[in-house]
Amino acid sequence: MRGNGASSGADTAPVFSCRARAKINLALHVTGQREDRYHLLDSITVFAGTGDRLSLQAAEAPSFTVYGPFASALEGGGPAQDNLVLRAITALQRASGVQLPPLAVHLEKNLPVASGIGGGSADAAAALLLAQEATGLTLPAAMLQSIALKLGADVPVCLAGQPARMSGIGEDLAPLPPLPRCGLVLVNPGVAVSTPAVFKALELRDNPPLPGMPPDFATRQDLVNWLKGTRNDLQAAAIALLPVIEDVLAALNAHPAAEFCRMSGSGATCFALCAPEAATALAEDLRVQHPGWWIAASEVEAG
Ligand SMILES: C[C@@](CO)(OP(=O)(O)O)[C@H](O)COP(=O)(O)OP(=O)(O)OC[C@H]1O[C@@H](n2ccc(N)nc2=O)[C@H](O)[C@@H]1O
Ligand SMILES: Nc1ncnc2c1ncn2[C@@H]1O[C@H](COP(=O)(O)OP(=O)(O)O)[C@@H](O)[C@H]1O
Repeated sequence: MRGNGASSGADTAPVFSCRARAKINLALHVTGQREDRYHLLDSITVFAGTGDRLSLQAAEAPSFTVYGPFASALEGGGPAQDNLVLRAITALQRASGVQLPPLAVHLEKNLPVASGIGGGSADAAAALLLAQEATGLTLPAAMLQSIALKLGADVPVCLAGQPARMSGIGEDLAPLPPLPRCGLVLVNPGVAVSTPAVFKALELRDNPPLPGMPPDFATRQDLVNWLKGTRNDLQAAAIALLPVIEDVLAALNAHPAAEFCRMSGSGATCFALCAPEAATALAEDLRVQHPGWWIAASEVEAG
């Protein structure tokens, strides 16, 4: 994830901007629970070509604006300081001990909120990176990852921004073998899901870890075959809380172009893997059948 310090005018500070991509858990095993009740995970996480966009710029006074299709979903979420973007900038300032200059921050909220694709976590990670770039601060990577984990279990993987095997509660990241090109269609039925509620509804918390992984996935079929031996251990609990998730999975599975379908994270967003050239048509077909659902077509990104 890199910003681009484009100048917005002759006498204004440069604007730093980057995407905050949706995180997809292709597989998510819950393998235990710590004493502080956080769950131990073993997950394959990748990033979509779909995401929010964050921009920031040094300014005379701090400001925070949110626009885009899901901006209103954040309006009832409490004061602006509670937004993960501003919490990330405050955490960076506290941990570094450096007084950062005032920043004008703009968030284009394209991803549904509380939807299992880590939009808030991606925004927080983008804020950490852009605030460093805009202010010239360079914290050691380990320190930045520690700030990230305190913001949320999904923030470290979003900060790393690479396909990863994620374990611990989200802090242990290992690279994956190279992945084949995959089309990726995301579908959300328009209902937010509470992550703590899904974890609380789990029946089993000590499931087996991911099976052994081959040294590479030469084709999409190899990846799909391997994923078929994995699970999302949160899926049944999320469906019990929100049965419409089953309708989303049924709609995706019924499409002839869908090669592998599953829920991401704690839901309710589900995904289909397909041929890259089939993703747009798959998404279009589903939009016709379910005009009220949020549907996005892209590819799994290599990095
Ligand atoms: C489930 C996952 C899988 O990638 O994704 P999402 O559904 O959020 O996208 C993540 O672990 C979510 O990460 P994140 O959304 O950052 O979680 P946090 O804010 O740290 O935690 C929210 C709550 O979820 C529960 N939680 C979260 C992570 C974890 N490993 N164990 C947990 O038990 C705890 O109840 C915690 O209070
Ligand atoms: N910038 C943000 N984008 C999304 N959610 C945010 C943001 N800041 C704070 N939140 C809060 O974080 C919670 C989790 O949001 P999100 O990351 O979208 O969930 P998920 O990881 O399940 O997709 C929501 O309850 C939301 O109110």
